[in-house]
Amino acid sequence: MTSNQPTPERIMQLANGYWATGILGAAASHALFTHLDAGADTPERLAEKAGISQRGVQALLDGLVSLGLVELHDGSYRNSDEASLFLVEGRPTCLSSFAKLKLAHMASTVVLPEVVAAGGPIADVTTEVADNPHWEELVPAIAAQSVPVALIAAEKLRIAQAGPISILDIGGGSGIYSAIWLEANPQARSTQLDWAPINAIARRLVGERGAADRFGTVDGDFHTADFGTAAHDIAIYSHIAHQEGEEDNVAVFAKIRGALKPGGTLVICDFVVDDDRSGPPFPLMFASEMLLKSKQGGTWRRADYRAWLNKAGFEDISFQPTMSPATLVFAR
Ligand SMILES: C[S@@+](CC[C@H](N)C(=O)[O-])C[C@H]1O[C@@H](n2cnc3c(N)ncnc32)[C@H](O)[C@@H]1O
Repeated sequence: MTSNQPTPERIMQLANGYWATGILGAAASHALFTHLDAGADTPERLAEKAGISQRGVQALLDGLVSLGLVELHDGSYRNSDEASLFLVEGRPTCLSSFAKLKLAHMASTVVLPEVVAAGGPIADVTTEVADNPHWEELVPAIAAQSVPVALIAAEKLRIAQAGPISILDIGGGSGIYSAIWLEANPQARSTQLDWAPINAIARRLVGERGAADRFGTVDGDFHTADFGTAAHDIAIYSHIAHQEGEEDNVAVFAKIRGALKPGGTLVICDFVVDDDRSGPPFPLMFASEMLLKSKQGGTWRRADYRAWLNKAGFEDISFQPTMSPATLVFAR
């Protein structure tokens, strides 16, 4: 074979992609990244700290070296910079809970051939179901993903310098945006609209960050709830647009436009696809996740957001890629 002939390596890796989900999820389940960070640097020490078998630890370490999450130097293991920032427990950006959740969800993918044939979910549980227990697992696990993105948005909107502003968080989940923005601006107040059990989680988590007295919640369905009139300076709609179709997104954007004061800003955070659907890679893959879980959802293009926001009354629309797979959309 000549050097530029295709090899089976990549397809073998893709077909076995579940190995990566398993290795990462199992390592997170046994806090290996946290023990590595604390100095346990051999299979013996890690097995002792995690209380698991040495054979199991060695298999995980081999896999993690292959995945580039752990480095091996002279018989001593350590986290890569990426693992150190994003997989050590206790760090605000830690994605270990998310890795464990994705391992638990892995079996749901086996029905993808049937879901693709049907053009939507075949299981009972979808994102449209009210008070779905899925959210109670998901929202704390995805909160860390939003930390760097919420900080970028805070910087862009100069939230720290904005004085006594009012924030509206639609489908706020863990309340992570409110927590970070209220921390940045001690005069700001925030209201989250979400299902009752999720709002209870958010009140606890925002309270742990010391902003409980400036954080209010409204229990309900954002499709039917009244958002108020000209009451808020900033609204956030993070990781929601992908579960909704065009009609519902436009309807929610229009209600948000009405709830914002003149000149107020809607911030959307989502996995946005290029207009010609050629990238970016993560949002392209995420479309299958929405096919599995939502009746109308998908990964929407910049052109979709522009058109839908215009229809809802927003005129000034800009996009800001972040260091995460999510893009921020600002609309005024
Ligand atoms: C993917 S999570 C995003 C949470 C948060 N915005 C974030 O970015 O971390 C979706 C959130 O929307 C809420 N949600 C979904 N459908 C809803 C509806 N129809 N009415 C109210 N909340 C809803 C869920 O409970 C969940 O908290």
